[in-house]
Parts: sequence; structure tokens; C-alpha cells
Amino acid sequence: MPGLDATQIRRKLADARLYLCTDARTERGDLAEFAEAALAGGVDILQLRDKSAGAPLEARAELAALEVLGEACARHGALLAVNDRADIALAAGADVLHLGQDDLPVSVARRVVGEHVVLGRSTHSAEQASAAATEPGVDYFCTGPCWTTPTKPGRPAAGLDLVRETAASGATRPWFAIGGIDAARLPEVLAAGADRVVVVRAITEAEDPRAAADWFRTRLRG
Ligand SMILES: Cc1ncc(COP(=O)(O)OP(=O)(O)O)c(N)n1
Ligand SMILES: Cc1ncsc1CCOP(=O)(O)O
Repeated sequence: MPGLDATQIRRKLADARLYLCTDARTERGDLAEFAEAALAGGVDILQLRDKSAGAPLEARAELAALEVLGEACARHGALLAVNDRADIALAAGADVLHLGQDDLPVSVARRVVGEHVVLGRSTHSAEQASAAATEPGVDYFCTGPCWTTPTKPGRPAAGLDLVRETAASGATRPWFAIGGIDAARLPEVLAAGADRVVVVRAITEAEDPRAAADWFRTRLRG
């Protein structure tokens, strides 16, 4: 299946509302089946983020899992995202590379992945969000965690004030709220001014991932 070009990727990013990070689910069932369900439910961007063993996946295992996710994303017209590693993003033909504050500088990642891959940045304060909103080469950013979360141990909550401040800043790049967001909390996140979210457990731990994704999609698309 041919990949998306730079214009198609940026259009899809602009339209994206629901971003899911998943682990490779090696012990909890079939990754292909899970991806199929989540994407059928309405996930727009699917990232492989596997810290389940307390260390990153080995490169071969990461590439193998990304191949599975990439096939599912292509069938559903969704974007495939890689966390942290520019080399893996390039090798996997990913559409998106997500970078934390301690990961590669954007200019360096850009040199590795080229122009068509979109680059995202994590932010945890108004200063970081403001930098990500203007730094050349950043295509989107995430603010959070809104709440402390076992998915990101040791990272204190930035709270909904950061979402409010980001919404009030008039940022023109797409930005997503992240961290501790579930069905019960989504209304608060939307009321704080976010219209895009990243979730992990709300879908990865759902009994019915398709129904969980569909629930978010319905609320985020209005
Ligand atoms: C979409 C998205 N947003 C935030 C993160 C977190 O990235 P980072 O701060 O680098 O932390 P780790 O994921 O590396 O633990 C993300 N991965 N994806
Ligand atoms: C990767 C990451 N970065 C900030 S919060 C977070 C994890 C969010 O996971 P969950 O949706 O399960 O709280």
C-alpha cells in the first residue's frame, strides 16, 4: 500500500482528534486485533510506545510491531507514530515522530526523518508549550499530564490549568491534552479548552477497545 505524502499527512494531523499510544501487547493478546478495533472505533493517530519492560523495545521488536500497526493504520487512513526514535521512524516509514523534552532536538530529528514526517513535542509547562507552539519544525505538541498517571510514573501532574493556558494562548499548531484522561474526565478536559486528546489506558485497558475509541470519537467530533 503506498504511503501518504507530506500534504496528506499534514491534513490528517489537522483533522486528528483522538491519539492513542499502545504497547506491543506481547503478553496480552494480538496486537493486530487490538489495532484493528481501536482504529475501527475512530483513533486518528496510533503510536507504539512500549515501556512495559521498564526499558525500550529492542529495535527489531519495535520494527516488527510497527509493521503490524502500519498495516492497520493504512487500512483505516490513520497516521502511524513512533515514540522517541528518529531512526526507527524512518525505517518503519512512519508518518509521525513524537519527541519528549529530553529526546532529540527537533532540528536533528528533522535531518534524520526528512520533511514529510510530522514532529510532535511533549510539554509540561506553559513555557514549554509556548516554545513548542513557535519552534521551527514542530508540527504539534502535547500538554500534560493533566492528572498523575501510572502510565508515566514519576511525572507530576501539570493539571488542567496548563490546558486552560494553552487554549488561551491562541496556539495555531494542533495540540493535544494528555495524561489520566478517561471517559469520566473527558468533559473537564474539553471544558478547559482542549479539543484533541491523547489516551493510553482508556483504550488499551478497555474491555471493548472499539467501543471505547468510538465513545471518545463521538465526543471529540461533536
Ligand atoms: C503523543 C504523545 N504525547 C506525549 C508523549 C510522552 O512523551 P515523553 O515525554 O517523551 O515520554 P515517553 O513517552 O518517552 O515516556 C508521547 N509518547 N506521545
Ligand atoms: C506518555 C505520557 N506522557 C504524559 S502522560 C502519559 C501517559 C498517559 O497515559 P494514560 O492515558 O494511561 O493516563
